[in-house]
Amino acid sequence: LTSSARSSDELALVERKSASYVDQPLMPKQFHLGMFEIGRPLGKGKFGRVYLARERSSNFICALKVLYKSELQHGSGVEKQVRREIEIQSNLRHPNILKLYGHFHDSKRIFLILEFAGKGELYKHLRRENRFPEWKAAQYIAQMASALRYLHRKHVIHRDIKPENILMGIHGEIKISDFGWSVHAPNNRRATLCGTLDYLPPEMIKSGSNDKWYNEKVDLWSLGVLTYEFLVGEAPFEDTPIMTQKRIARADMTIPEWVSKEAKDLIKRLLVLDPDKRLPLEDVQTHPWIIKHCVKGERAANREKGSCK
Ligand SMILES: CCc1cccc(CC)c1NC(=O)n1cc2c(c1)/C(=N\C(=O)c1ccc(N3CCN(C)CC3)cc1)N=N2
Repeated sequence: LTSSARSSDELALVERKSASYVDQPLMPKQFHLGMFEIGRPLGKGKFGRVYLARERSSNFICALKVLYKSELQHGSGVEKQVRREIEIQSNLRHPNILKLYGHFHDSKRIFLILEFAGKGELYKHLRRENRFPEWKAAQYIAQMASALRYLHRKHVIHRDIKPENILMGIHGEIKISDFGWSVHAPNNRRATLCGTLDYLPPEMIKSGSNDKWYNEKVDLWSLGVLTYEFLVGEAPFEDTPIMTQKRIARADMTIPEWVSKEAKDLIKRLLVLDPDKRLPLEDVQTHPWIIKHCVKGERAANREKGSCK
């Protein structure tokens, strides 16, 4: 891992081997850094860095995310927020949600033991391919809808769906991977507008009663923006910050004519100003555009085993 640059298929082998412990990975409740052999850096974000790692006793491959307490602005609530989001993420188990197996900390750092997503960041794949073919976009949106249905059933609203927060597993399945989640109960987290505005729904752009911010329908809007960006290669309201806000508030977007009519229909049913009129997730999963690309004809019978789950 450290010296030998394992090839990804060798890693996949190790992962599959270690997957045999998949139901009780990393059992001990108390973790510490010495339990892990640290591999190559996988990426870094605003607050942290993530490394490939292997838990020594089980050979379990994982990703170790390191957050520096000093960077979490002591006591400003960000550290508490990370703690609360760890609480949420630890209790989630879904094939399209990145697992958090555990966490520990030392005097300076917080360590998160995360599932290893072998194919990295989805947005890099999107930028490299410019845009996804309709069959691939439909499979990703079906997986997102399945993950969001699971989250909403647990009263977790993501509120930060965007390509930068999605990773890809070794089998090409996508995994929502971000701690920006909040429970449905209103929390005092201000929408940090430092990120992109592109994915914000109109109810979060407009001032006025922000109780609508805690309605899970905000994720439906973002799913519509994600669908558009997968197919077109850029976000529907991409513009200067001022113009983006104006266009979001009016749902002012144009869908290129080369996008199929079924895909256009789904985008239009999600990018609706009135949150209550957005297409519910169960109807996204059975939408003609999803069905067309996700269910293999001869296996229509066992529909749920389609490649979109
Ligand atoms: C600290 C980094 C960070 C900040 C903010 C948000 C996020 C979630 C997206 C993260 N990442 C995070 O938490 N991550 C949790 C993770 C994770 C990131 C990860 N894998 C990778 O980052 C990765 C990157 C490139 C890669 N290769 C690229 C080249 N290819 C030829 C072969 C494959 C393969 C895997 N697995 N669990």
